[in-house]
Amino acid sequence: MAANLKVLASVFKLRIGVFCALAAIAGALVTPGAVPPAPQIFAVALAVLLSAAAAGAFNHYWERDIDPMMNRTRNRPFATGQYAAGPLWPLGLLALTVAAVALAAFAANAWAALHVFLGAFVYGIVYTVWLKRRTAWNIVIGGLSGSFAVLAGAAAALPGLSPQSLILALVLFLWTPPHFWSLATALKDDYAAAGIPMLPVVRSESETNRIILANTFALVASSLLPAFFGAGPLYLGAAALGGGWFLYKSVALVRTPGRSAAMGNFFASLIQLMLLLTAVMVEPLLAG
Ligand code: HEM
Ligand SMILES: CC(C)=CCC/C(C)=C/CC/C(C)=C/COP(=O)(O)OP(=O)(O)O
Repeated sequence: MAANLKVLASVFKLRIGVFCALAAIAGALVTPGAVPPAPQIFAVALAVLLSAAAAGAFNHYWERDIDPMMNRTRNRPFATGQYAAGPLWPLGLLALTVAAVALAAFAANAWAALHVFLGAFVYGIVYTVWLKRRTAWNIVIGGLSGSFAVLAGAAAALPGLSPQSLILALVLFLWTPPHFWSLATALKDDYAAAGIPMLPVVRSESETNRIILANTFALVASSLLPAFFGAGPLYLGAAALGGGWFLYKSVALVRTPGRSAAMGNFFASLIQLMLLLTAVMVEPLLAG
């Protein structure tokens, strides 16, 4: 029973969904003005989690043909046939997405609901169905899905959004390519075997690593923009620390290419994002 539940949880990619929910909470708290009631923020964060989970599970369902070709994904339940790919899965996941959008609309407003929908649509359809198998730039557009997680929370605080929430959405947009390209670099043989044109499959390793470093620079620069919009010392310290570490690992990837350096950069992306989101969430609480 526990093993079956673990398999089911893995289909919904809940660890990533939790990060997306944290991004939504950060979006609500980075917005200037009155902080929305905690139940409203958590309800929108739950809507983002459910919507991300639906999109993540659809991704498993849609990629049941190529997941068996990659070591990292070949044991997934749709890839092994443990889960039958009947019509109930897409219908059930559509219903889950509708429920998540409705929760955001009820708990906050139509703008928050729209961003919850767009996050799932961009990841589940635009990235997974339309772009992932066609272009090396799939993740550049796909990364917008993370931005919509931020904007969903921000819309609960201010439907018209704010420079601060738009900057954080830009940060998530710029963060996603180096985050994913680092992993794709480490696992490029997998993606080549599955015929997926990830950047490290279609470009040389040195060119890919330079593009990753350039993206990390742009990301770190954007993460410091809140300095011009009233960000406090906690956020700026976290942005400098996390950004500095991410840049250090991206430079190391260019200087000493390889799987280990690529995975080090991937984990640096997670540390940098966690530091940023934590600082955004904690700083307003310290300010009182
Ligand atoms: C379309 C955009 C994105 C793509 C293609 C992508 C890709 C990936 C992949 C392939 C993994 C490895 C997962 C595994 O091996 O099961 C991963 C892990 C992770 N991603 Fe991303 N990511 C994206 C956006 C995001 C966003 C927006 C967040 C957070 C706000 C995020 C947070 C994480 C976390 C926390 C992990 C590690 C947890 C885990 O391995 O399950 N990702 N990402
Ligand atoms: C507002 C809202 C709902 C936002 C959603 C944000 C979101 C779910 C982003 C995608 C994260 C993710 C699971 C990427 C893996 O893609 P992949 O298919 O490359 O990974 P795989 O190879 O492991 O299947």
